[in-house]
Amino acid sequence: MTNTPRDVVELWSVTKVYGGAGGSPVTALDNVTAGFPEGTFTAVMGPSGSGKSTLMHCAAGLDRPTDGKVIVAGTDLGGLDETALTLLRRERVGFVFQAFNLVSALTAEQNVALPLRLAGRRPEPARARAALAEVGLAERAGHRPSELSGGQQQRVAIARALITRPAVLFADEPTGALDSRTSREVLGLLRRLVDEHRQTVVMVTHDPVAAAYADRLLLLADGRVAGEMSGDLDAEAIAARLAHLEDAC
Ligand SMILES: Nc1ncnc2c1ncn2[C@@H]1O[C@H](COP(=O)(O)OP(=O)(O)OP(=O)(O)O)[C@@H](O)[C@H]1O
Repeated sequence: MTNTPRDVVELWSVTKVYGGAGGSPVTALDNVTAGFPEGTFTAVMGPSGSGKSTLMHCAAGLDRPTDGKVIVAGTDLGGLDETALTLLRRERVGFVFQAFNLVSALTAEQNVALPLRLAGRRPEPARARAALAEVGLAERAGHRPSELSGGQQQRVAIARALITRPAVLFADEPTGALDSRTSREVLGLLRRLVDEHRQTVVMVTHDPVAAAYADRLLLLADGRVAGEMSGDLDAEAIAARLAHLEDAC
């Protein structure tokens, strides 16, 4: 019998409708059911406006669906009030964005330790330094963001996202602001976190080369799941599939 990994994030018939009262409503997600298995790397792609960011925001508890159910690490987000949802996001979910969102006045080590301080925990410099070492930046702990390259800043942001040992790491265009060599470094790091630490990663991207680092590709179109690819993902095949979807839109 094969041992199928459990889904760390589950979306059950998730629909998200924006607006309504004033303007005409927009259905950003339309009855989406998807699971993100533990220790896997999923890329989410689709034409502009297909619902990628909305899916990520609903899956991460940053936004609430209009209908359907989101379960993160076994907890149904629909049953949580705002305080409990904030706590779950802080403890169980990590975020990495295109604009690294580091605090410019703080050193790399202080940026990495920030989620622990925000959670009211005692600062643990050794833990922050270990997280920086994990992303290959042990030597840069005392540097401020302006003294680091874009790729290094993104690696600090990844270390910061992982300091709480989240069940899932969401990355929204993490290489959008990086050149191709630095992008490869950051993507290689995400890949290694999945392979060596069984980290679950969900990444929204427009770049087929970035998506090829994932184990699985979830394709969206018009707010619906339009297909999946898995196995040995190839950037050219991904680009072709995406072009086909865009033509159909
Ligand atoms: N706050 C909002 N209010 C109204 N409509 C919204 C809001 N956020 C998103 N939408 C609409 O929902 C749809 C899906 O948007 P979303 O940002 O999820 O798509 P996306 O695939 O991430 O797009 P892109 O690749 O351009 O970033 C779009 O039609 C968008 O205009």
